[in-house]
Amino acid sequence: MKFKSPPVNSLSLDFLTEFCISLEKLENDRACRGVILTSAVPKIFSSGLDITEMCGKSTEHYAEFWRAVQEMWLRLYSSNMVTVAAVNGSSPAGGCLIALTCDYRIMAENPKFSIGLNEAQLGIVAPFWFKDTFVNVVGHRVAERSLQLGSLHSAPEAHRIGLVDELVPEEKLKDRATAVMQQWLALPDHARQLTKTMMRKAVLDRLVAHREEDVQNFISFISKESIQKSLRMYMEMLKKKKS
Ligand SMILES: CC/C=C\C/C=C\C/C=C\CC/C=C/CC(=O)SCCNC(=O)CCNC(=O)[C@H](O)C(C)(C)COP(=O)(O)OP(=O)(O)OC[C@H]1O[C@@H](n2cnc3c(N)ncnc32)[C@H](O)[C@@H]1OP(=O)(O)O
Repeated sequence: MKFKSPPVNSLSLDFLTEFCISLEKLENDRACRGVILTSAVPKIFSSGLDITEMCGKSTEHYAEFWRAVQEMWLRLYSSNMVTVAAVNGSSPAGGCLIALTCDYRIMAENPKFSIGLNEAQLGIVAPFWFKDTFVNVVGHRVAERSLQLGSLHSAPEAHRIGLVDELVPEEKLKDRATAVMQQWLALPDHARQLTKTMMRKAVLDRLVAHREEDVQNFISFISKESIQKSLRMYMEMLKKKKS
């Protein structure tokens, strides 16, 4: 599955809706046992959640948007398919979450590409299920430091801390992702799927049990004037960076 939402593959409500529909189609296709996620946009895997969806909108919109973010994560983290992220560009915040949610991550070894949960840098907080997914990949200590600092890690650093499983030259990313997929698909599906469920169930169940509470937390947090101001300033900073 190739993300193609220029300029930076931001995770808008439309993007998330289409992503879930595509994933569901593949999930229901008995001939499809695995999916490789990558980007058709040069140098960017995904810029994370679309900040404009979280700025100056109604409470109803925030609820709809957040439910779509939850849905994307629940579907991908619980997928029966083998999921491989071929990270061919930068991947902050929600983009990093997508990669973390897969079974295996391969990143292009370009030191200019960065990845991480940088929410703290925007003055916002990664929700508990972003944090849980991160902890399950890199461990508690690395996750705690990285989350508090809102670190964006260069590709070599991301590999060193275990955020990505391997680095390959950009031109070899597709072939390597295909080889990894074949390796994972060589196992019987039922054994792999049951093992995946066993490893992820507690974290999935936690969001399922607190889904509506999480939506309300998001709304009250994002609606605060101080948070709205931080997001506006961050967007302005992104725009100024260009000029
Ligand atoms: C106690 C707490 C209790 C409860 C908490 C409850 C809930 C939690 C609450 C909130 C959590 C919300 C979680 C959010 C997670 C996220 O994903 S936030 C998004 C974070 N993303 C980023 O920080 C990335 C920002 N972008 C960049 O760094 C760069 O754009 C990037 C490196 C991706 C690409 O750089 P470059 O190629 O130079 O492109 P530009 O910077 O020029 O960007 C091109 C245009 O795209 C616009 N843009 C970039 N990123 C976004 C984005 N994420 N959303 C919307 N728009 C984006 C950028 O402004 C440019 O627009 P322009 O062309 O100027 O119009």
